[in-house]
Amino acid sequence: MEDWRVALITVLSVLGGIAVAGALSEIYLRLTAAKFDVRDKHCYVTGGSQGLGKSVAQDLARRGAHVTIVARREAVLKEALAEIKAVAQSPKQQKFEYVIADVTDREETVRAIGEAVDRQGKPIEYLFCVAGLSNPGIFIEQTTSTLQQVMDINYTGTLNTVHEVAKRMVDGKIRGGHLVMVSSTLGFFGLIGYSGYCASKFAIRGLAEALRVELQMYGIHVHCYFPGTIYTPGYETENLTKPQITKDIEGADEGMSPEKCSAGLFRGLARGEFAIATDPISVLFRCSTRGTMPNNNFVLDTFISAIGWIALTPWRMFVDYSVKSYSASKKKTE
Ligand SMILES: NC(=O)C1=CN([C@@H]2O[C@H](COP(=O)(O)OP(=O)(O)OC[C@H]3O[C@@H](n4cnc5c(N)ncnc54)[C@H](OP(=O)(O)O)[C@@H]3O)[C@@H](O)[C@H]2O)C=CC1
Ligand SMILES: CCCCCCCCCCCCCCCC(=O)[C@@H](N)CO
Repeated sequence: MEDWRVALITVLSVLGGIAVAGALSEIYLRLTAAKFDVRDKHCYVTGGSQGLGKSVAQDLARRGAHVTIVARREAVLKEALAEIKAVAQSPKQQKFEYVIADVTDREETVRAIGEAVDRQGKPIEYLFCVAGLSNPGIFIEQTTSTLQQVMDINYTGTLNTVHEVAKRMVDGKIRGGHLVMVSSTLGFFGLIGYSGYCASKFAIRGLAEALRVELQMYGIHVHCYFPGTIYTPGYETENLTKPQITKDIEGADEGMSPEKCSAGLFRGLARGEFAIATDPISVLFRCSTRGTMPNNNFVLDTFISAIGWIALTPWRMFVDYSVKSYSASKKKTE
């Protein structure tokens, strides 16, 4: 046979093999995906009064779930609950409640969960820990209490809620429950201006990874969402203290509406994904930092991680260079 033919057949066989492996990986994920059907189930959403949490609560309402939202400000909760009810699949059958709690307070969190279960008359089977905030700034210019606050709300708030709900699921012998935690693209890598926030979102990833493994004992499914920029009230607030260099670097991320993020999150949950990312940058970092997290598609994720392997080093060098010149230019103007 002529050489070019041998080469062509070899290349085609390799590509064909990769495509088959990719398809098999996809079939494996579909076959092993845990059932995700919220219809007639009690779903509990922290931070459900605005931003991403409200969009998640609305998507749950559209799917026929009984929804409880949790936050601190009652007026905002009330208004959101009306908007959530308005999109319900069958408004007469579905129940909608709100409970007031500061998730950083363990007792309040436990009380709120008890209240929600009593009012709904149903145990929680689907939990979404969305409550969180970001208060960016330059590390040494921030106080340790500011840096601790973001850890308290994002990490400890998630911990308190997940702990109580997981215990109740096990005690109530509820199998097939789902726990969804919200990290961030910044749960994958560290960025200037986000020291406290990155720590809190890495912590959530760690908790989610460990619980994914451990709670299999009880048939409880764990997921972690890693969104990029979302246009929400929280985003407006964080921009008030965000250093300019942070804004410049994250400008590469286009940002998404909370509705789009929620739709993507539900797609990932239905596919049975553990680590869910809904924008290209977060997918790149998810694949590049996957460690022992389950793959969403082994072949595709490996291919994307190869792109990260090549592209992230020059990008990081560019960021490091910008940070060094930023401090230099700051000194000049002092
Ligand atoms: N916006 C973004 O760009 C990104 C956001 N994320 C994450 O997504 C999640 C949602 O963000 P987003 O929608 O922007 O946030 P918002 O600030 O718009 O909304 C936050 C929600 O959480 C509630 N909440 C805040 N603190 C507490 C608390 N201590 N106890 C109870 N409820 C609380 C708020 O209500 P109330 O104040 O009344 O308590 C509100 O309902 C967060 O975990 C955030 O870190 C991740 C990546 C990007
Ligand atoms: C070739 C490689 C290219 C890589 C480009 C990377 C660009 C960096 C984008 C950073 C996005 C940060 C989103 C933060 C969202 C968030 O959690 C905060 N808004 C807090 O709420």
